[in-house]
Amino acid sequence: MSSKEVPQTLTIAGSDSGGGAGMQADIKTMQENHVFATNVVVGLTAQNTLGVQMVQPTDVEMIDAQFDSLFDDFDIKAAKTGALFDQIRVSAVIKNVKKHNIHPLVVDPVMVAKGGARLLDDQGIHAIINDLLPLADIVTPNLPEAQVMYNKPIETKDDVIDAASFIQQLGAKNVIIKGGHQSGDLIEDYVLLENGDSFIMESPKYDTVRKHGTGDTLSSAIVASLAKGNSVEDAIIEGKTYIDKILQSEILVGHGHGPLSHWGAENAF
Ligand SMILES: Nc1ncnc2c1ncn2[C@@H]1O[C@H](COP(=O)(O)OP(=O)(O)OP(=O)(O)O)[C@@H](O)[C@H]1O
Ligand SMILES: Cc1ncc(CO)c(N)n1
Repeated sequence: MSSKEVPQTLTIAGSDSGGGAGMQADIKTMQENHVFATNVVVGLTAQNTLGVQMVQPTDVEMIDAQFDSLFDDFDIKAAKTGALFDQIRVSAVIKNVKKHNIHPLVVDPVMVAKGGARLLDDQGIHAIINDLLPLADIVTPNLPEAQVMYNKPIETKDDVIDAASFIQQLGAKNVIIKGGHQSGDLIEDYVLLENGDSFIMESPKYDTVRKHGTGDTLSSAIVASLAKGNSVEDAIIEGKTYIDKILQSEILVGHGHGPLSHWGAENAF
């Protein structure tokens, strides 16, 4: 028998009963990237590829208990947040991030599901901007989320650059503004690093509705890479390489915004 230590990671997020987004996407991504995934369930969603039918946030006592259980036992090397639902849950998560000194922390500021359902209320948005971003090693807003944080429209490439630097000044060390909502044939994710360096990760825009959970998947692949000891820059590039690869092999599941094939092109079928 052989035994092996593996890096342990944590997703602090909402559950997607449909299995394509939220912590299910996170855990699948972490598994496929060869790290061990643990989770704090911040809320439940009754959800499928067509939309979100019901949301139920977790009691704070239960959120606290999950954090305590994990940090009494596991050696968490990197963590992420996903859907946090409201200000009460955001505050509970912040309290635990501080208590357990959780870092590196990737904050995916999930606000709205692909079908349009809100996964974070207005006070929750303020709590993330004011209190969670200063604890974030990396924040990964999509374009609509970046606009909410920037509080201005983002229309040009210069707007993206200005928004990233504004969001960095809110406290997040490194910023990725994801380009999945861009029009045109190309997608550009803009990265601003802590040292002021910036770069664009470009890919073709795949014409598909089967991309439920792309944001969760990108941030979790970054967490997996960080947990293995890679630098922030390398982890971001590795995360983008993973999402780009799996977007190229579709699986036919559900009747709406279908999930990704997390096991990746070369292993599928
Ligand atoms: N159609 C597409 N073609 C190529 N890459 C894409 C496409 N859509 C998203 N991506 C990539 O997926 C990652 C996530 O971007 P996106 O802007 O979709 O995040 P998101 O809106 O937070 O996703 P979700 O809400 O589904 O979790 C980025 O790296 C982005 O470039
Ligand atoms: C629970 C949950 N988290 C995140 C997203 C965004 O992908 C979603 N649709 N559902």
